[in-house]
Amino acid sequence: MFSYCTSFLDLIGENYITWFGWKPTVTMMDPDLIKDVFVKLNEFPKPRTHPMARFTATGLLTYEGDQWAKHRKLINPAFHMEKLKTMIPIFHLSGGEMLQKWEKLVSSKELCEVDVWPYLQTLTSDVISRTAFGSNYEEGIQIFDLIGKQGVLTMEALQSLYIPGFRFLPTKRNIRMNFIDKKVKHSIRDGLNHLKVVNMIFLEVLRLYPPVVGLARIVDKDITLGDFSLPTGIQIGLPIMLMHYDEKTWGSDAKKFNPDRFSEGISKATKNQVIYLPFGWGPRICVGQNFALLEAKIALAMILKRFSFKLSPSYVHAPHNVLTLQPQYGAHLILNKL
Ligand code: HEM
Repeated sequence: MFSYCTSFLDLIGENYITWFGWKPTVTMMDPDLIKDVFVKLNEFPKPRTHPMARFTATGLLTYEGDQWAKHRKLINPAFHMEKLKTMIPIFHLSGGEMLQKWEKLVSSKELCEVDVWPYLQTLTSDVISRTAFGSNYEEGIQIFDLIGKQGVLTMEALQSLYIPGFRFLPTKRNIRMNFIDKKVKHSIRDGLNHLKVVNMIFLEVLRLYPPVVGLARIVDKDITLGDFSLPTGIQIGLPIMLMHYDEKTWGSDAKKFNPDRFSEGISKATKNQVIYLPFGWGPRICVGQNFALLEAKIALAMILKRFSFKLSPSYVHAPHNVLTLQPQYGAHLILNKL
């Protein structure tokens, strides 16, 4: 059932046993078993590798058992889409600061080569620190200002005599409230829900270059998964990246960049199997996935408004895994200010 291996790549498509971090590890790629692994096993090996791990020495990522369940319950509401939409001004502010720096670099010339990788990393940490700790909260955040004004008008309306249907009359206050409501909704919706193709592109990028290339679980009590009887202490490896390149699932163009495969959503592209895992799956699925995708959409929309760009000839395609998957020699673009 298991094949003992020395070569990783020979074993694509099989469940196999190997050694990882000096622990016996069963690596699984069978979608039915993987579902079971995610549901039945919650304990991670340490240390954790995650794009956000540098911000959280301890926290949800590192908790287990009851402590994890308690914190996950507490944190979930903070990541609901409605809540995330209120963070858009912060994403916007941080994106604007990044673009100002790019504009300074490009100002003297028409075309300019920039390694955007460090800027994108700073953007991520900036957004996290602003959303998590509220620094610079007051600066130029027009939407918060509008929401504040709307709050005052709402309070005024609540304090006045209630007359059924009054809110539909074109009074000065009602007109103002409707105007603000439309403006806030319009800004928040910033066309982001309609960026279907951009979404398909992000999904495809995360398939080919998942920042977390593999996940693992520890068997904390003897367990049977499918035909496997696994003893306590063994580690289960889930090679996300290999699964994302598996031709059995993705077809003969598995190695090609083809966002169209996601044109009808993830379930259609995966035929409802648990094989697309950039954000994990099951109870410990990434709590920040909507946050990350929204931030990326806003950043890209802002960049495209101010710059056109193409890949620089000096870019070397060398994705490498240093805890997370990264471009080894940076991401060099030729920027052109619009
Ligand atoms: C492209 C960006 C991101 C990727 C690819 C990613 C990927 C993942 C993956 C694969 C897991 C599951 C780990 C496992 O099952 O072992 C995870 C969990 C987690 N992610 Fe993300 N993540 C991203 C962004 C974020 C952001 C922006 C945040 C927070 C703002 C975040 C917070 C978390 C937390 C707290 C967990 C642990 C959830 C739990 O244990 O219940 N992630 N992430």
